Amino acid sequence: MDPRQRPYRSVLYIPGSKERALEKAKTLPVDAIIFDLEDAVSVDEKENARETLKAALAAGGYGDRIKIVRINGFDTQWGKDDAAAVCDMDADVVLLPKVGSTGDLDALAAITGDLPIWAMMETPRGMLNAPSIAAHPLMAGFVMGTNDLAKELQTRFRADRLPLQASLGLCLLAAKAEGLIIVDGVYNAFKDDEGLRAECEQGRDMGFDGKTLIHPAQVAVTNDAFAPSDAEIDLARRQIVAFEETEAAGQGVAVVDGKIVENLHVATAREILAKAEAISALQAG
Ligand SMILES: CC(C)(COP(=O)(O)OP(=O)(O)OC[C@H]1O[C@@H](n2cnc3c(N)ncnc32)[C@H](O)[C@@H]1OP(=O)(O)O)[C@@H](O)C(=O)NCCC(=O)NCCSC(=O)C[C@H](O)C(=O)O
Ligand SMILES: [Mg+2]
Repeated sequence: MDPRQRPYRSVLYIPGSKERALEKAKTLPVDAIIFDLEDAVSVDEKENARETLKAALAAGGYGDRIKIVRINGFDTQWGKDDAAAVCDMDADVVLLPKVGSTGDLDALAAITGDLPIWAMMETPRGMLNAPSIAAHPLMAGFVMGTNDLAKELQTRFRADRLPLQASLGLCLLAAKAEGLIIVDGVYNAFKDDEGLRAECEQGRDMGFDGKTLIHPAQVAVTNDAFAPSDAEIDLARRQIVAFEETEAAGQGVAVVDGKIVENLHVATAREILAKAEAISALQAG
């Protein structure tokens, strides 16, 4: 499947040190996994986590899920060894935390070669440099690091995430301009389904492809929120039919449910149907 077309509704972090969670992930209906060597792994476990993760990926069993390895930053003692280790792992993507500029990406690529890179977007400098980071030749995806971002910006938690809107918007603009995947930050209260759903819906409406997760209990709500609903699929089909009929009659504008449908709306309708089909294919596969 074309990496741009496949779903990224649910992207689950798993601490690279936790064998039980590494095993559990093989049974979870997530679209992608971030195998974490950074913040989810304690200082004492850093070296072991690298080996545990390498063995888990070599053993396989993750199916169609995209395998993303988050390394430690190059300003830590583990970063360079992590990057070298990823080259020997069965990973689809390497994820660099706290990316501030394209120089960070060049330093990583000097070790990981052609492996696609995703960037954690979670620092003020990263926000200001989002367009050039997005345009890096190996850049394939943005992950919002909303915890680090809130810390750096000294914002307070608000359910509407108003203090983060400028940053989220900047990264969305940069990612969309370059055709990247972009997934939203985590929702820390992993037992609060209602709050998670509200934040997923906000992220989906803003244009995120999906959301990063910290616990299996968050998967179902997220997959549902980022998939086209039955009503959206039905409307998309009716818009396409109506527009084709209008076009055949020599007109450029159809009307469905009292709203105009032009060729740009039809393009969106086709994207909705393609996304629904890609989700079905993933679930069947
Ligand atoms: C939050 C947790 C510490 C809770 O762990 P635990 O107490 O073990 O939860 P449960 O007992 O409810 O677990 C039930 C079963 O599910 C498995 N499990 C738990 N979490 C995961 C997971 N993330 N992936 C896969 N499987 C998981 C348990 O092993 C149990 O399995 P079983 O016993 O076989 O039934 C824990 O969930 C956790 O550590 N989560 C990940 C935290 C994390 O990754 N943090 C770093 C990423 S967030 C971040 O850094 C964002 C960004 O950088 C930013 O700045 O915002
Ligand atoms: Mg972070």
